[in-house]
Formats: sequence, C-alpha cells, structure tokens
Amino acid sequence: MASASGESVREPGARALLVASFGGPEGPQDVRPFLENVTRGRNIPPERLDAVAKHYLHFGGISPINALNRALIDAVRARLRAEGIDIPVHFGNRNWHPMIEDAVVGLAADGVESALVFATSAWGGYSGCRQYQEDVARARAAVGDRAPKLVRLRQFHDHPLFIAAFADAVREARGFLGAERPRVVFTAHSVPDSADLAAGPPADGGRLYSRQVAESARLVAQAAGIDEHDVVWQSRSGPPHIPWLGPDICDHLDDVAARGYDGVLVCPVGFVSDHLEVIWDLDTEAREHAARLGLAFGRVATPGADPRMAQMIVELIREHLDGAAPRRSGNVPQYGCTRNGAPCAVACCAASAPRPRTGG
Ligand SMILES: CC1=C(CCC(=O)O)c2cc3nc(cc4[nH]c(cc5[nH]c(cc1n2)c(C)c5CCC(=O)O)c(CCC(=O)O)c4C)C(CCC(=O)O)=C3C
Ligand SMILES: [Fe+2]
Repeated sequence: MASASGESVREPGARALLVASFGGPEGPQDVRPFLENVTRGRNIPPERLDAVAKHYLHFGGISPINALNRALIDAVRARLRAEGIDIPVHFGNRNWHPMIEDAVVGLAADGVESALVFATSAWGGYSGCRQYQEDVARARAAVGDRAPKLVRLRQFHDHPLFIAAFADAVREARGFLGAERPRVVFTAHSVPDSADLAAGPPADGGRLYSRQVAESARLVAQAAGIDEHDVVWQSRSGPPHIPWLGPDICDHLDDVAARGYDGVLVCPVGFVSDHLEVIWDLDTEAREHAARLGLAFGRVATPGADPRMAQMIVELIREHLDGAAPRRSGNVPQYGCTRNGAPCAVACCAASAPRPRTGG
C-alpha cells in the first residue's frame, strides 16, 4: 500500500476482527493493578502514579475507555452487517480485561485461523504502534501452537473519514465557543523525545509520531477552514530531567493568553475517544487553567463511535478482503500493517523500546 513498508501484508482470508486497545479500570479495585500493568518495566515516578490513580478515583475508578470501545465495536458490527461482511468482532486490551491474550484464546477456540487486528491508535511510534505489535506477538505466544495468524490493519492518521470526523467536531465546537478571537490548539499524548526521534523505520529519519500528529492537525484544520493552529502535547509522565515532547498544553495556554487571544479551542487529535486523558487532563486541568487566564475554553469531541470511524475500520478491512485501494489524504509515511506482531521494518521504533515486559 502507499508509503507503507515492504513488510506490509494482505490477508484476504481473514475470518474475524480483533479490536485491540489500551484498556482501563472499571472500578476502584482495578485502579492499582491496572496502573501496575501499564507501568511495568517503565521509568514512571511513584508520585506520578499516585496522581494518576487519583484522577481515575475521581471518576469512581472507572475509565470511560472500555465502554467507548464497546460502543465502537457495536458500530463496527452494524457496519459490517450493512455491507454483508460476515466476520465476528472480538475485543482485547493491553492493560486490562478483557485482555488480548484471552481474546486470542477465544479466536482459537472458535477455530479461527486468521484474523485482522484493529488497534485504536492512529499513530506510528513505540506507544502507538510497536507496542501493539508486541501485544499481538505476546498474545499469540500465550496461546501457543493453535494461535491464529494475526494481521494488523495499518495506521490511519490521514484517513479521510478520521479527518472528516474531527473536522466536523472542530466546526461544531467553534460554533459553541463564546470568543471573538479564539486560538485553535491540537493536542496529542506526549512521549519521550528519544522515543519520537526513534519513531518509524530509521530510513525515514525518525519522528514519525510527531510528524503524523502534525499532519493530522494540518488536515483537520484545513478541512474545518481554520487558518492558523498550534500543535502541543499533554499527559507527560516521565521524570522531569528526561525531555518529552512539548510544549505542554497548560504552558501553551499561558502563551495563548499573553498573545491576546480571548479563547481556546482544544482538539485532542491524538486520541480516538474521550477517555481519561481527555476528560481529566483537558476537561478538568486545562479547562481550569484557561479559566484562571480568562480564556474561553472549548474542547472538540473525539470521534468515539461516530459512524465514520466504523466505516473507516470496515474500509481498512476491505483493503485486505477485497484488495480495496487505501484512501489517504496526506503525505507523511504510514506503516503498522504486519503479520503476527512483526515490526513494521528492521529496527522500527527500536531505540525507544524500554526493557521487555516480563508479565501479562
Ligand atoms: C502515544 C500514547 C497514546 C496514544 C496512542 C494510543 O491510544 O495508544 C497513549 C494513550 C493512552 N494512554 C492511556 C493511559 C496511560 N498512559 C500512561 C503512560 C504513557 N502513555 C504514553 C504514550 C501514549 N499513551 C507514554 C509514553 C507513557 C509513559 C509510560 C510508557 O512508556 O508506557 C499511563 C501511566 C500513568 C501516566 O504516567 O499517565 C496511563 C494510565 C490511555 C487510557 C486512558 C484511560 O484509561 O481512559 C490511553 C488511550
Ligand atoms: Fe498513555
């Protein structure tokens, strides 16, 4: 497919779809074990973990992410039915139940020999892509000889339907924002600068993640008729002496206010649904910060279970089943489609990979 690596594959015989995501706690008792799963083998300070646990507990220990993914899966099932594609949709997460290992056990028990995997991250880079490949490989290894072949659908940062869903949401949020001179600001999850530098196949020159985020922001802004915008970062978690992508959204709001804007429209282009990092880091922290600065604050809705997301996923499936041509609206390279958790290219995202995980 266009701009994808030589290792990209097609899987016309796939018989199921596995939706793979991050996972999140579904009650207070889940919060600590969930966070331990997320941060195993990572260099996250304990103070940060305590703070993040509080954010989850503020919402009763329930992350919205699993319910949002279930709604997306329902929309995908409806769309598959409408298009006459008869494949079941399974659900498995990296960090919380239903776990991806259990989902792959389920596929094997159903006699599925080949399945496609949709990961709920649009992006290249270690956290957004390579780690999902590792999840696929780990889940297959846990199931053993009977594990089905698993082929991941490609990255989708510039898919016209993904861009259109965000662009409509920008237009709508702008209509509600009571500001005369608002600044439009796109955000995505920060990652260590070293991880961004190592993101993508080395031959591409690195920074695949931040380049894709900037490209999505540009395409959404263009489609929404926005002349000027910024791209900033949120939710950093590493120790302070390690450089992460910046500026941070709240520091940036200081700047926006100082430059004489009277409002800000924040578009979390880095996330496909309104999960905790959106409802806490933006709707709670950034909103309060904007209020202190006297800035009107509007937050753009993420696609969630928007019918266009389901339609996009079914189009990505058809690239495999029917050989449909990939639809893309940008020029930044895109990868992610590999078999059985293979990396997208030799040494793709390699230098950023932390110590391998030992447990589930
Ligand atoms: C690029 C990226 C995405 C977007 C791509 C994608 O969607 O995959 C993303 C999504 C998400 N991140 C999430 C949650 C967390 N991320 C953490 C930690 C980290 N994220 C990182 C990066 C990303 N993260 C990184 C480099 C770390 C440092 C530790 C490490 O290298 O692994 C931590 C640990 C505590 C903290 O420090 O915040 C938590 C709890 C949730 C679920 C929210 C919910 O429950 O609703 C989602 C969708
Ligand atoms: Fe994260």
